[in-house]
Amino acid sequence: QGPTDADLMNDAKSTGDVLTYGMGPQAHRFSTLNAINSGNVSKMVPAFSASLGGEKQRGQEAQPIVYDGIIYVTGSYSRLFAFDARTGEEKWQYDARLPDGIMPCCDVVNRGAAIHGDKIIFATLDARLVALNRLTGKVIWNKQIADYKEGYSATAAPLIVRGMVITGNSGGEFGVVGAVDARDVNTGELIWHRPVIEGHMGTLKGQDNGVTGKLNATWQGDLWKSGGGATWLGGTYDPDTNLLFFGTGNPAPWNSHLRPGDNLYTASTLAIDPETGVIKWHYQTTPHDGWDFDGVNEFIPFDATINGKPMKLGAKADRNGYFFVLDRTNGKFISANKFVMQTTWANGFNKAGKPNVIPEGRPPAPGEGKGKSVFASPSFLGGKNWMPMAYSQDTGLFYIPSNDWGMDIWNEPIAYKKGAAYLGAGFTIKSIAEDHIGALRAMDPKTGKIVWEYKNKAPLWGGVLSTGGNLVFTGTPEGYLKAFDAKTGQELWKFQTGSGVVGSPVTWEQDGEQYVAVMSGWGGAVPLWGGEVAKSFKDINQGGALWVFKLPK
Ligand SMILES: O=C(O)c1cc(C(=O)O)c2c(n1)C(=O)C(=O)c1cc(C(=O)O)[nH]c1-2
Ligand SMILES: [Ca+2]
Repeated sequence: QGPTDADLMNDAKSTGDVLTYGMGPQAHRFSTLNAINSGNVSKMVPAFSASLGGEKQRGQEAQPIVYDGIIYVTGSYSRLFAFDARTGEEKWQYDARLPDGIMPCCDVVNRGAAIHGDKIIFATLDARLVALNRLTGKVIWNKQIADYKEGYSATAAPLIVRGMVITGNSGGEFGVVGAVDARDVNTGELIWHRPVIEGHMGTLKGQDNGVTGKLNATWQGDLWKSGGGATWLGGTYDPDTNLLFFGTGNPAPWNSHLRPGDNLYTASTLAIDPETGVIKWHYQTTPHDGWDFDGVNEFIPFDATINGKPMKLGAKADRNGYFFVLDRTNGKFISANKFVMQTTWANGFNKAGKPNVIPEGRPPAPGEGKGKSVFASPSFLGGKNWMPMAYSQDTGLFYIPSNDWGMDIWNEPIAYKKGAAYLGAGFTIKSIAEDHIGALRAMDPKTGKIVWEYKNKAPLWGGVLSTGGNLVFTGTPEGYLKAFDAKTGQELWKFQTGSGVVGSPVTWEQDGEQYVAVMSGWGGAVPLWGGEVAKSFKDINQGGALWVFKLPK
């Protein structure tokens, strides 16, 4: 009858399938499989490739779901494909008919589906959630998350916890209000609605949001009403503490002089009670964000002994260039360490978890100061953007797909208008290193030190997978899926897929053999917003294909 709630919670341990975005609710992206390993990966070859067809191909950011001999992938234009996991033959395809006038900020993308019982569920760019029969592709239910005409969209893979489909929303560049929603997986009916901007009450189960004092205390006037904080990357779930962790995006507008204050809960990680939607704790990684550092990056639960004390922790490699470790039971700050070459906005974090802000690093108000623009690093595209890192239970390291780059950024006047871009800022992305933008970095969460790094000419824009075979996989815009030694970073294997790889690789076991799969198809925010920097590396062809690999028999 299909995967149960318990199967989803057990996904990290069940090697015969991939049931969740993140390969487990904690999103470690780690598989214990070791048939393919650092000793033999150099022999890995394609098993098959499957085309998404069609003329409309943009960023293929999806992570495949694998269940009962079928691989499910979403395509950039809100499409869902079911391929035979042994041959690549297409079983069915679903095309959401998107209305004219959708407003995704950063290319047409979709990061993947969720599976439960007889259903496969994904979000569409017009901010809807569609549940299909996983065997036939027929629609079971179709619900609106929010109104696309107001600037809302949806790009993240849903998360399923205890019979609830939990989603975020996109639209931070249009002054929407970020929110987390829980729906009944069987009917799509809303269970709770948790807006993540102070001032909005939402519909929670039983109680208010637990905020003390004035509801919109960190906002002035009516600004909270269009405050942004989109939860556009979805979330993770920790069965251990029974908490959902959702990152929240940039405050709106980007021009921070128009919205004095900390602007809670933007650019933060929130711990949410899955039963009620109540926010249990929050930690803001970029107070009063003025760079679109956003803060949606995934928060990954892990356990480690710190100063002789075993602790339940969580880690987040933030777009602002810092790698955070928090106590995941209460959100208490443990450490923040730089994982990129340069951060111009802050010089580390103090013991209380507040950034040592560099005042000159903030883009000035229009017409203020000496020059109108400042150089800022990381660029708004981030020390790390949406692409998920992996955590290896074997090495104890996090593998961060990061980028070293900066931007000239300036502010402009802007007024909120429903359904229109709401930035009040302009930018030019700049290189800061001769030899690379991308860098895959192995971070030791106990020391905050980078153990190894692999540098890539073009920005890295795909997810990471780590395995019990001492391997780390990630893709490159230049078209390669690559495998590295998890301990040393030595490159051991690569395969040219024909277009840029910005998807997240997965691995599973089938008929006694280990398989690795990844989507190929260049797109996402870099070709759209990267300007001259995007032109500085080789021209990359569009694509749209699933690639599946294994060892030769
Ligand atoms: O604030 C938002 O709502 C929002 C949404 C998205 C998205 O849904 O893809 C991106 C961003 N912001 C963003 O700032 C960004 O750099 C970005 C890159 C990408 C991508 O898929 O390449 N999406 C988004
Ligand atoms: Ca954003």
